[in-house]
Amino acid sequence: MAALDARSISAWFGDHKVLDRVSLAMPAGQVTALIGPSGCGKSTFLRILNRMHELVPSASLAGEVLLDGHDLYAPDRRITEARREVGMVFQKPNPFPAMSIYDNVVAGLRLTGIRASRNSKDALVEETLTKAGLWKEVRDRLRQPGGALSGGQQQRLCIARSLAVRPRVLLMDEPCSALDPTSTRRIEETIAELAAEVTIVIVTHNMQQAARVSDRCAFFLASHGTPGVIVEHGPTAAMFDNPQDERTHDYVNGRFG
Ligand SMILES: Nc1ncnc2c1ncn2[C@@H]1O[C@H](COP(=O)(O)OP(=O)(O)OP(=O)(O)O)[C@@H](O)[C@H]1O
Repeated sequence: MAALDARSISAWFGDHKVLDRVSLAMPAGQVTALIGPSGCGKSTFLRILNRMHELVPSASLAGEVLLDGHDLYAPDRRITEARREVGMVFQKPNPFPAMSIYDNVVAGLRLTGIRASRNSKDALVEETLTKAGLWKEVRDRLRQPGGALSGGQQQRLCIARSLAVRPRVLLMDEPCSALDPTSTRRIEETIAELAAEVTIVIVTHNMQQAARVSDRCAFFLASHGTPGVIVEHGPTAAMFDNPQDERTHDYVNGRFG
């Protein structure tokens, strides 16, 4: 578990600037929610936190991301290492559909160069599926394909897969938006349990969800075609009950976005 500290992050796609000098401290062991209207740069900011932004050919950025004080973008830091330390769960569950549940969980090990014995893989599969709240449902069918699970189960499988490489931070980009309310609740419970051992940053459009799962919130806004900025950030209770900026007040009360 580690603290993430984004300092003065600006981002571009080609010459289109989409974030302007955004700074945010995301404390270790807490859940930070990124909220704000569509297109204000939340996903871009999240993807900068694990070096996925640079996968887009036209993308560039300025600023620093510190993981426990060490720059994620330092020249001697390998991209694969940064992505192992800072894991990501996406909006749409994306297990390997034909691969077994078991193999899905351990799929990241080989990609990140981690070697493990059969016994330690068995233990890891049980541990991470338990943490993701899925073990009891799948323990008797670990050899069945990941694609045979329900959407909510697939998302929990993806969480287990992310946890298997022991990230210090877990990024979640609208992880419940493709799920029904019951599955959403299960994922929210999982987030609350995981927060004890991994720092979590979650993008959500659902204000109730932000209020339920996060310790801290950051409100992003890009007004009239200008690049996204953080209008206000702080403890979630304060952001909802006593926001300092009128725009935050309007957004968390559903007045726009
Ligand atoms: N691959 C890309 N190429 C070019 N422009 C992009 C790309 N991805 C995002 N953008 C642009 O960057 C800006 C920020 O997008 P981003 O997806 O980060 O916003 P967001 O707040 O996450 O939106 P949403 O809530 O709808 O997911 C938008 O203007 C978007 O059109």
